[in-house]
Amino acid sequence: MSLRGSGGFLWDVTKPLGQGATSMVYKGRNKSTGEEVAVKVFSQAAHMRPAEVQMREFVVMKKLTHRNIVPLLAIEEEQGTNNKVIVMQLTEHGSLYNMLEEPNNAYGLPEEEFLIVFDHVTAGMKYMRDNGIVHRDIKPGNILRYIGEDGRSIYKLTDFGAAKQVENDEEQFMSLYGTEEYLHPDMYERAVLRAPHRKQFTSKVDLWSLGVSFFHVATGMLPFKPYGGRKNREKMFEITRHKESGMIMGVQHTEGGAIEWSRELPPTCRLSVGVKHLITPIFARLLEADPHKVWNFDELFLNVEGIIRKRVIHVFCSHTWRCLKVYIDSNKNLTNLQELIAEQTDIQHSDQLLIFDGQLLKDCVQPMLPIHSYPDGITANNPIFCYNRDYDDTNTFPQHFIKEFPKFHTTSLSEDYSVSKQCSAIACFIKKEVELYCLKQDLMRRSVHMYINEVYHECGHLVDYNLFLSKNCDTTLKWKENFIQMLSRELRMINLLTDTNDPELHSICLDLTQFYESSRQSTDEESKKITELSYQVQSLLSKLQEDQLNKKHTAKVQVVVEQILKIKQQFSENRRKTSLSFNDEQIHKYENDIERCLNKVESKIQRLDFNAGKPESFPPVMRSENVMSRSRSGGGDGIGVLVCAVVGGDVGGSVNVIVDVCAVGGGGGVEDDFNGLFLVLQFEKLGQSDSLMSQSVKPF
Ligand SMILES: Nc1ncnc2c1ncn2[C@@H]1O[C@H](COP(=O)(O)OP(=O)(O)OP(=O)(O)O)[C@@H](O)[C@H]1O
Repeated sequence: MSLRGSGGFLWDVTKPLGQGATSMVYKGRNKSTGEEVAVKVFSQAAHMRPAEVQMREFVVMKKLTHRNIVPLLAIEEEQGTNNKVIVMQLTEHGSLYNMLEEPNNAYGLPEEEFLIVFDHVTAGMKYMRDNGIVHRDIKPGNILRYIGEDGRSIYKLTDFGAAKQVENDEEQFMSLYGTEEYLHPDMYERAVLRAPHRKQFTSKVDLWSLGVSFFHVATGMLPFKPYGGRKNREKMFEITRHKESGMIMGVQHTEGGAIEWSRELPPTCRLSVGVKHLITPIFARLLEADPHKVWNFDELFLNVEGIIRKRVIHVFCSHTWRCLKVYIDSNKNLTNLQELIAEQTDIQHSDQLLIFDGQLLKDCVQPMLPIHSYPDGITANNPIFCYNRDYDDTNTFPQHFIKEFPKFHTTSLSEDYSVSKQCSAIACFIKKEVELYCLKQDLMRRSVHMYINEVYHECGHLVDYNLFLSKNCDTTLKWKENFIQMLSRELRMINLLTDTNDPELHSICLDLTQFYESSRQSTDEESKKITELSYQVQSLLSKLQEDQLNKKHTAKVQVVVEQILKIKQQFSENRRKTSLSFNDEQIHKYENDIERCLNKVESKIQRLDFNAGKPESFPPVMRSENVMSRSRSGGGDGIGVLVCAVVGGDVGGSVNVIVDVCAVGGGGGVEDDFNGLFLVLQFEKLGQSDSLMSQSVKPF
């Protein structure tokens, strides 16, 4: 420990919290209260700056007091040097940059955390703007994470060394600040390319930096990347300056190669479709170099507030096997929710069957009441289940985007570290995919349960109705029988009286007798069908049992991922050494066998066989076409058709079950009700399997 101090504070210079271009930041303590603080000590180069530039950071920090801005505690003089130091609140959880360096966040922060960043950083920016301050060095490294008393993150802006007081958004300035990757193209041109133009800048340069920073936090990557990175400056400028409006990504993958443009977030981004839908237009308007098209601050604040105020409704869509997050204003109602579900699923409002906690959603919420009155219990693990009444046989299972592990070439210790870092990121990504897969598997099972319960419930109604109809039919049949007998007697009488054996009368008599017989038969058959159906439903319900294996798969993947992270940690330490001892080198080589671990992860993924969900890879399912067509033409209270997918199953390879349920409720008249009720249940048991496709299907 090596202590330095000022009048009121002490700090240990052996353990810096962070380092910037102009300073080192250390953990320290208040000498009288013992309170932990962060102390920013400026480098020699920083002291060479003009006095008013050095003072600017102090002046700005003194002025700002906001929950999303790191608070200034004191400005002190270091004993011995008399250099000024800044004493700030300690935010021990690092910067957003540090978070993005963690393998777990290599493809962006989790959605909930991203939205907190979005909210807090914008709130900090709004406060600064209200106080006439431009930051001019917005980047993840200058956004610190503090953990509040409730355990939730609070993000705070820091580093006001480049900040400037302005009168309004349009006030122009010429001084250059910022960090290359996050710089507005005009500033980049002057500061990095040293182009001799005399363009003026406005506070809107912060909007561009904010756009790049948010993109980085959402995806783990920078939006604009020339081949070769930072060094390829001309290309970087070309990408940002000449990109089309609306493009939010431009990457050059090969030397001198074409730029791959995109208006969408990359496929590795783990944010939900719901939130992507909302933030992509914001990125497009922030990453805009044309001053006439870029947003102003008010538009940004309004849009971000609009997103943050929304409520998230979790929905599981069984026929596409997707967990949806529907962002909706809490004053909207069920109809609006269904419209938003339709946008994400292509299941039309009228075809949606929504079930929550085993009940039809419309029965457990007031359809006309606003969303904020909905139960809090709608979560990712307990979502609303959405079924398609008009199942049209076109399953669109989501594709899983998994990068390949890079290979080790062992050219240098730092190269090895870089490869192990990429491998760790991919392994963590796979772990999340496995967790999501297990959640979906569980939801699928529950979805089938609920659907069958619903069908069972409907069947119950229909059975009751059937009984009621049977009774009515019996009465009607008796009437009919009497009527026919009466009619026959009448006919005989007429025959006797007229003494003519009229063939027309004979034929009427016969028709009536046949009608009577066939009516009786069809009633008996339908009653039998309904009884069989009840048995089938009951046997299906008893066979669908909870699978506790999911936890096992996640734990297995977790172990392998931890091994990979440990190796990465070791390689990170090796990288800092100039050379390795003989023993360390042997261990390094052995650890290079990280591929062993990678193979394990890969084989687990193959066993999960994400793409087995694609429609063509499902074994053929038994289907009664006439039932399906009748369901579609059926009447109002039909309960739709569901053909659903994998339920249960050990990834290690015991049993996967495919359930195909087609249930159809009846529509209009008596005949429809009898004939339109059908349930086709099919279980296919697959033996030990790595792939659904590779197995022969044994009928259950
Ligand atoms: N209050 C704090 N608590 C904990 N760590 C901090 C604090 N302030 C700064 N740090 C750490 O120190 C690093 C450098 O701080 P800062 O960005 O203020 O320095 P700088 O020299 O102005 O950097 P830059 O290169 O951005 O100009 C931050 O990225 C962060 O990791």
